[in-house]
Amino acid sequence: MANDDDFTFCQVGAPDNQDYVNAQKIAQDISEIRIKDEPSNNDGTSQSNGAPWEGKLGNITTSKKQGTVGSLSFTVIDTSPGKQASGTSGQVASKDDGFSVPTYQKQIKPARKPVARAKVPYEKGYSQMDWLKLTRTHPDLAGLKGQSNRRLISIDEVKEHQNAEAMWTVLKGHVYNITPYMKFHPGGVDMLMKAVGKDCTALFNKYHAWVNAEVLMEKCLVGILDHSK
Ligand code: HEM
Repeated sequence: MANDDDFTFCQVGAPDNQDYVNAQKIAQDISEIRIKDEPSNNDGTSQSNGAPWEGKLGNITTSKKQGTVGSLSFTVIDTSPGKQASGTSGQVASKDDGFSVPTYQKQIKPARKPVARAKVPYEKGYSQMDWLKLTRTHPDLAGLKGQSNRRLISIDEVKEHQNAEAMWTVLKGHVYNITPYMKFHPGGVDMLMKAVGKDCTALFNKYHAWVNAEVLMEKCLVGILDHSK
């Protein structure tokens, strides 16, 4: 056990030490590394001292392109593994401007073309909150006048309702009077007009399959589509 008063001193980096000599040599090597920005040669190319990974990198072959921009010379080293492979994995397209541009032929395509989403700013008093308030307070949004909203309705009857007082549509087997909802529709009146007098289920799903129309349009329900007619 060392005494508290006992100090041991180690000599580090003595001038005549072999490690010190090696360190000096490494420092010298590092100081020779330069970022080249001197003018290029007359033949338009610049000299390269060569990078250690140039030519071969394991079993990956690299390619090198050189060029100049004003007084700056540059070297592009392409180490992309796809260069060697043929077919779908990838290829390097060489351009005359001296750059190597790796282009990959096999590209991931989106599963389905995305639908352009365009919400229309609502008029004052026609927000979704205003709609909810209206559905809670209005006595007869569907215009049933006492009729049952479980009545079976044919598609011909739906087609007949395309006037300002009653615009009907079919959505997922339910018939709705969408007249009161027109100005509340976040997609705009024009879009909702496309639903009038027909089955709009496909259009509805195309734009917003996630919308819970059953709850939103509950008070506009006129009846159930009669599939037999
Ligand atoms: C009764 C039928 C419908 C109801 C209850 C309804 C309801 C809605 C709701 C709640 C939104 C807002 C969606 C969100 O914020 O994510 C919306 C947006 C929109 N709706 Fe409808 N919609 C109906 C029919 C339609 C139809 C038939 C079309 C197309 C012809 C359509 C086109 C759009 C568009 C373009 C938007 C705006 C963009 C978007 O949010 O995706 N809607 N609709």
